[in-house]
Amino acid sequence: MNTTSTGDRHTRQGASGATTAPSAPPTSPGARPTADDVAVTATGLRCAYGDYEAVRGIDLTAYRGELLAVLGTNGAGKTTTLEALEGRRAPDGGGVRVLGMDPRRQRRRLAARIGVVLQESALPDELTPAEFLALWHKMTGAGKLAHRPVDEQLARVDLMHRRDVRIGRLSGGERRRLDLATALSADPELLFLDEPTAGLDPESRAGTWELLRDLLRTGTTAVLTTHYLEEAEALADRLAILHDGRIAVAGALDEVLAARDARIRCDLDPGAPSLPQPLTGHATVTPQRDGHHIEIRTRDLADDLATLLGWSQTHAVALRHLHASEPTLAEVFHDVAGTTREEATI
Ligand SMILES: Nc1ncnc2c1ncn2[C@@H]1O[C@H](COP(=O)(O)OP(=O)(O)OP(=O)(O)O)[C@@H](O)[C@H]1O
Repeated sequence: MNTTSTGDRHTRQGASGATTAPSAPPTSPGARPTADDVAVTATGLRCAYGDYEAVRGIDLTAYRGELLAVLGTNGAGKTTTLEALEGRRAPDGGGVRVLGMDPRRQRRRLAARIGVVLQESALPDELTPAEFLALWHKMTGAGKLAHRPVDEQLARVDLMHRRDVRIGRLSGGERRRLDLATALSADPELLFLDEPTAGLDPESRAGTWELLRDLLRTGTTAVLTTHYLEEAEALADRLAILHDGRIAVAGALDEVLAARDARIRCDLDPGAPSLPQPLTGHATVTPQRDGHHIEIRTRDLADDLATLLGWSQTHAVALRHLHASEPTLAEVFHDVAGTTREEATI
């Protein structure tokens, strides 16, 4: 996993909800990004199905050697965006560049350098994984691409024990892993992964994460969509959360999280003295039948927790159901997804 991304990374949210992915050098703090640092860009990208505009003017950047996670609710426009980046869909507005090329006009040249896992698997039921990969090598390689040996590919995704079983008899998770092996077969420098771990059991998912981390460590770039927020937290350097075809939140993962408050929650018995002063965070007190529910939102979790614990000892106050948590991606996501519900009631 690339942990050296420390440049000028920002999270920007516009009034319209449209945002731009941050400009950031991927490796050298303070250095300005150059064209060579950028693997993928979308600029004002728009895509429509008939009258319905599914992608409504988004800007995205994936830097080389990083994983960009594209998140969002169902129907937010993730797959449509990926299809445009892969060159499988012509934009209806704006533009995309992939490894410095137009992915539609220069699709053949790009094909040798990118690997794609589509959302819908399209593997032939009647072949075995070994037969399919060998056929894939012939179809796509024509002697030009240096494909990895079939067995090595199958071992990489833990499918050697299913090597000679018909694909039609593989489980959904096993097919997904075969999709990934296919995408990786010629060691592409850029991966587009549309929900690559959908349907995988926890162990297989962990194995896939490890494989992706290894690839990122060796300089591969990835653009990934997922509904598993823990997957994005585990793998992403940078993320964009789409909502209704626009980017609602974008930025480096650590900065997106750092922009939010941590929380301390607890219940106090009736008659407890006033909360300690000063807390660095903002406390809300909700009266309840059997006391008060306290929620403190803070940027300094350790400091405020220490203050609260000291206060409870000094005043012999019980902190019932005490819970302290750093900001999570789930909170960021639910804030974005919740916008629709709130707007819908207006
Ligand atoms: N072929 C199509 N014809 C008409 N509308 C479509 C078509 N494909 C997608 N859409 C619509 O475009 C919007 C975006 O779809 P898209 O598949 O890009 O979303 P997504 O974020 O990938 O969703 P999910 O998380 O459910 O996979 C959705 O409202 C969807 O119904």
